[in-house]
Amino acid sequence: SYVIDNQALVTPVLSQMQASNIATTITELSSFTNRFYTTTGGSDASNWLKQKWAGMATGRADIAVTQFAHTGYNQKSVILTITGTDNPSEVIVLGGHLDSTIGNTGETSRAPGADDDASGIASMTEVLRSMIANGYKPRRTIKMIGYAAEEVGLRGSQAIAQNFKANNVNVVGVMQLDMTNYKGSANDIYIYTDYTDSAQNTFVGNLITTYQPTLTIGYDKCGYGCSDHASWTAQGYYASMPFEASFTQDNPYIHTVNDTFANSGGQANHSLKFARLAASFAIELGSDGA
Ligand SMILES: N[C@H](Cc1ccc(I)cc1)C(=O)NO
Ligand SMILES: [Zn+2]
Ligand SMILES: [Zn+2]
Repeated sequence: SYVIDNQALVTPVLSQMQASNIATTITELSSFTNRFYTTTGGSDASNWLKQKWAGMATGRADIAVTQFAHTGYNQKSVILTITGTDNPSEVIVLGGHLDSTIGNTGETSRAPGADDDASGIASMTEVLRSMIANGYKPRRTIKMIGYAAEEVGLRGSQAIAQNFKANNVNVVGVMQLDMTNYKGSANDIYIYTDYTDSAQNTFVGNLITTYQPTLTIGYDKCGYGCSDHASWTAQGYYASMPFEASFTQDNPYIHTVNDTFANSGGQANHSLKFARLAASFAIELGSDGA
């Protein structure tokens, strides 16, 4: 339910999360020449993330990391699963996309994609690290997904959301993290209201006011399916997308060689807000029994 009643489990995980760890992951991911869905870098980045997450999960028998192969291109999506203790059939999804682009992206094209979307992957990774450090075990299942091929039409998330629907996976909530580190606007977190679920968006706002009360909230619309949340909504699942800025003030460097960590401020303080929001979302929902 959307009742916020797991403070004892959420607060310690949030307090341990650090911007410096998010910065490290953004730097690592944006150091691949590019992460385009058809290049060597795109495949290498997928394999790198699988190994990173698997290494972090060492010793946790309830955590598995797999790759989801897509037809027509080599880049695989990465799926980390924390199997729930006593309510595992109900699933929470945190997502971000692995790929990067500068438009027509070839093998040697430089597409760092630091904000779009290394920042989202890095935010999720810090959620994982802190959950493990705190020995947090969810009752429901939590999945963290690095989608392939978002930039070319939400293709990775579309395939995964369709697969989950076809297999009747009971996903109770999805949060998309795409572009979390460029503070382009006055408010801290912008909740996007199109191609998302309004009741879940209200819950997301309440999570921010409860766990990060100093942050301010804005609302906006993309006007189209602007990231992977739209793939889940299309399948009838509840999705939300908290975003870095208002629609007209998003990171102007995206999809260029200049989407660098330095051009996002050289620190990950903005991303930390989204990482903490994602952690509170996953733990509040993940700690509910059947
Ligand atoms: N289309 C999105 C970028 C994007 C998403 C939301 C907003 I507001 C502005 C821009 C993209 O490139 N995702 O990878
Ligand atoms: Zn993009
Ligand atoms: Zn993106």
